[in-house]
Amino acid sequence: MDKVLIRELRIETVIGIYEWEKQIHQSLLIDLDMAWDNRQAAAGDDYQHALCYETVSNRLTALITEKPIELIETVAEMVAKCVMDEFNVPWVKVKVMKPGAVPTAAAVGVEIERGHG
Ligand SMILES: Nc1nc2c(c(=O)[nH]1)N=C([C@H](O)[C@@H](O)CO)CN2
Repeated sequence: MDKVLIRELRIETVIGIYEWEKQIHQSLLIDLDMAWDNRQAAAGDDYQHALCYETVSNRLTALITEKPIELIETVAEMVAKCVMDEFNVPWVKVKVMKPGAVPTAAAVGVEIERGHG
């Protein structure tokens, strides 16, 4: 299966369950694996047939910064739904990491897969 990838998309937003977290911006790092048949784009060297990782990144940043969110699980579901509904991606794997949330952990996060490959 072909994929288009985004790694460590950094989004600064209001995220968290605690009152103090609702007063600040924190970083999320998002990894995306998006199923996409890349052959047509490659055959014609044609952007029109490519899934544009820049457009997806910009859209997700706008979506996730629209309003405060409590859980990173919610972020992951919003990202998966947006990519599938708005960009016609049939399968997506989304990893959302919240660096620094647990000082004694190297990283904490969630990962989901939605759709069919
Ligand atoms: N499974 C989750 N556990 C926790 C989350 C979360 O989004 N998903 N969030 C928090 C707090 O916001 C935390 O990040 C503050 O440091 C705790 N557990």
